[in-house]
Amino acid sequence: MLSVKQASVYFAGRDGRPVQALDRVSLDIPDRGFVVALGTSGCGKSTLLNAMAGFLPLSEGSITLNGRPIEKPGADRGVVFQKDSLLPWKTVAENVALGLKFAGASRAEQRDRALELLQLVGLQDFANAAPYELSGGMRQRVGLARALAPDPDILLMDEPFGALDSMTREQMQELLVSVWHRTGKQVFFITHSIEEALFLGTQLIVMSPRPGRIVARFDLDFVNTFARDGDARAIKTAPQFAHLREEIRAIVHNNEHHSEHQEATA
Ligand SMILES: Nc1ncnc2c1ncn2[C@@H]1O[C@H](COP(=O)(O)OP(=O)(O)OP(=O)(O)O)[C@@H](O)[C@H]1O
Repeated sequence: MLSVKQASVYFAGRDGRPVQALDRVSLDIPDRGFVVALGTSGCGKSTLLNAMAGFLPLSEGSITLNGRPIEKPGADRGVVFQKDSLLPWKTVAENVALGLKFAGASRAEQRDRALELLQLVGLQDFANAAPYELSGGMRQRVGLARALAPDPDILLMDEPFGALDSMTREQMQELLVSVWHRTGKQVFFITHSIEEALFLGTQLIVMSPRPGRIVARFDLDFVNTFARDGDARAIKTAPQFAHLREEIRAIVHNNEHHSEHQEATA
């Protein structure tokens, strides 16, 4: 379980005044939980993820993973960004094994684990390929395999499918659900897409900016239905899905206007 308690983050703004990127955010990600964060630009989603990853310190509050405070990056958290950071001079398998190499695994261990994970993400035939030979979706699969290599407790994913075309994006969502279901990892996932958020999350949080806060929370079950039945179309076209999509769209837009108004009158 990852637990965020009353987390606040301030940055120094350009005019010297502090910018509050996160305002007393509290959130629990239970074991096997898939929590999706949604919200307009600047509402603190990436700040929250970076604090969970241990890349930046909180100004106030705490984050613990299985009871241990998060103070720096660690192998118990795997991170995937929108822009993959594959090393172009290494093969796909070597890229997947990078974290294991740093952790001191033998060459044979690195290779075996990389092949096992490439199988999990459907890239078993590309172990010896170079990153430039892969499509955008395939590169994100390599990034996912690499994040899973040290067997982390949680995956932290910052808009991982944001740059993909819609067809590839849907395939990647389905792949991620199957990986989540098979590995039982906790996931924290950021997106701008309401449909993606609804489809993937067991819990959805909606954030609003200036300062970054959680303004709504939903418990969801579409992802479990998909993991069981495998019919994404049926889920996304169901009336219940459309109804929630509109409800959440209204919340996101209301908060967008609210913060624009605040800025205009600040
Ligand atoms: N290093 C920094 N220095 C100063 N301000 C920052 C810094 N990082 C983020 N901010 C500010 O904190 C706020 C939250 O930013 P953050 O990137 O977390 O939002 P976001 O919801 O992830 O946005 P996006 O969807 O555009 O990625 C913004 O107002 C941003 O300008």
